[in-house]
Amino acid sequence: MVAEKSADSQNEQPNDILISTQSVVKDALNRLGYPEEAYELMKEPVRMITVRIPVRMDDGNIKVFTGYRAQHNDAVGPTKGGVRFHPDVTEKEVRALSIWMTLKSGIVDLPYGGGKGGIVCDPREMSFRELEALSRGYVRALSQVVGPTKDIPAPDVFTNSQIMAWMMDEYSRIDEFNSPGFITGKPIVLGGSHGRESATAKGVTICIEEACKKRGIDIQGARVIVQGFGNAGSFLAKFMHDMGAKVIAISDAEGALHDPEGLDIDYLLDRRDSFGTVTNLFDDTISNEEMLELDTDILVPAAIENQITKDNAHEIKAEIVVEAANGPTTLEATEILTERDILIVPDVLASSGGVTVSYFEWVQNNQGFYWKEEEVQEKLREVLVKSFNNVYTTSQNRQIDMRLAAYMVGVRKMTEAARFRGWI
Ligand SMILES: NC(=O)C1=CN([C@@H]2O[C@H](COP(=O)(O)OP(=O)(O)OC[C@H]3O[C@@H](n4cnc5c(N)ncnc54)[C@H](O)[C@@H]3O)[C@@H](O)[C@H]2O)C=CC1
Ligand SMILES: O=C(O)CCC(=O)C(=O)O
Repeated sequence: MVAEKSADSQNEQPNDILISTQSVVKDALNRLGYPEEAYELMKEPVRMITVRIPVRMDDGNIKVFTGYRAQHNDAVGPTKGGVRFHPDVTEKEVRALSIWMTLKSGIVDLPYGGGKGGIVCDPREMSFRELEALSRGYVRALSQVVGPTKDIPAPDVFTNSQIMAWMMDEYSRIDEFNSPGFITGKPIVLGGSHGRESATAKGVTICIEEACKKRGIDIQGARVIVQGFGNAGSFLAKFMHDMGAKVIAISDAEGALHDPEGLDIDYLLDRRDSFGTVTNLFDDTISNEEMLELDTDILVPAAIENQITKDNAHEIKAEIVVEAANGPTTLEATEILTERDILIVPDVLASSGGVTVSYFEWVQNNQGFYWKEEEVQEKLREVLVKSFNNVYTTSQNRQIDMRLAAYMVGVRKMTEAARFRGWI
């Protein structure tokens, strides 16, 4: 008799991020000696919500958008994670992204579980008014299940502080209470934190510094490639440039720019649009695929998933790959890069600066007392240096790659919390 496929494997794709996340979670829990029940609880979000959001478009027609919110696990505390607006958003992707948020909060030791949301839309083709209506509609549709002590959204791909402001305003109206702690990544005047906008890139920078120390690379003069020139990628390119590194290539969804002598990052920052696109202003571009294979010391994927796969992993020349994006390297590629002695600093560690400063923002909102930029930066550095070294030491002691080590560190807090609650 032929065995029936499981619900998961029916939809399995070669680079399926949910399946690969589940397999590393399972491995991590096994190595820590947790029972099968822990995996059963961890492998999927405890709550997955699909909403339909009608929006009157500028041409007078109504368009109905699909949105998702995954609440992975609330054993530790409220769920937390960004909302992305992108045409390729899928339910499965949001489920995987919510698991990664639980791992990130575990790694940097925040009192949260993971959450993630997304709306299938292309904000690059929508007006300001349409985007506002969509953002408010998403909050109305979810208002019963989100909130400052339940599930706290934040920015992600193609969402920003303006969208967070509309969402916060909508939630506050429904709640009849000014609720800045409902969402993070807000403008400073609405209770946003200093340092949140650049926090993801700052966390990545700290991870690069620590990884360079381990590999004996001097950042001064080191060659860096950054894929993606949005929130994470553009600040990162700027920080690397200001530290004396040579940013030899950057890219966006349209293509890539390359100059072996180093790009003029300040000029590119000045010219990019609000969606992180700048390469369309130049004739002399290369493709994202070509860029990833260029000779470099440090490669930072800071755009989307599945960029380094088994098909190009053998061609990657970097000595260190630091994942600012969520899920840019497949598991097969992770194995190939590790065999080639390329150090991969995984997404769940490298990109955790964003949620760390989001937590600081939420703490400031709850206490109603706000910190100076230096205080935020100091606390962020302390958290990231400690977390990097915790994961690195685990990987060295157990002779495993940093992704599996990060998962081992990340799953522990949620699993212990679920045990104390009597859930497993
Ligand atoms: N914004 C944040 O606080 C955090 C973001 N991340 C992750 O970082 C990555 C980037 O997010 P953000 O910078 O916030 O988004 P963003 O919307 O600000 O920028 C996205 C960038 O990626 C580029 N891009 C889009 N599709 C692409 C493609 N097919 N090929 C190459 N480039 C492409 C865009 O042109 C843009 O430059 C995502 O994986 C996100 O989940 C992770 C942690 C926190
Ligand atoms: O700032 C946050 O709460 C979450 C950021 C996020 O979505 C991520 O780290 O992927």
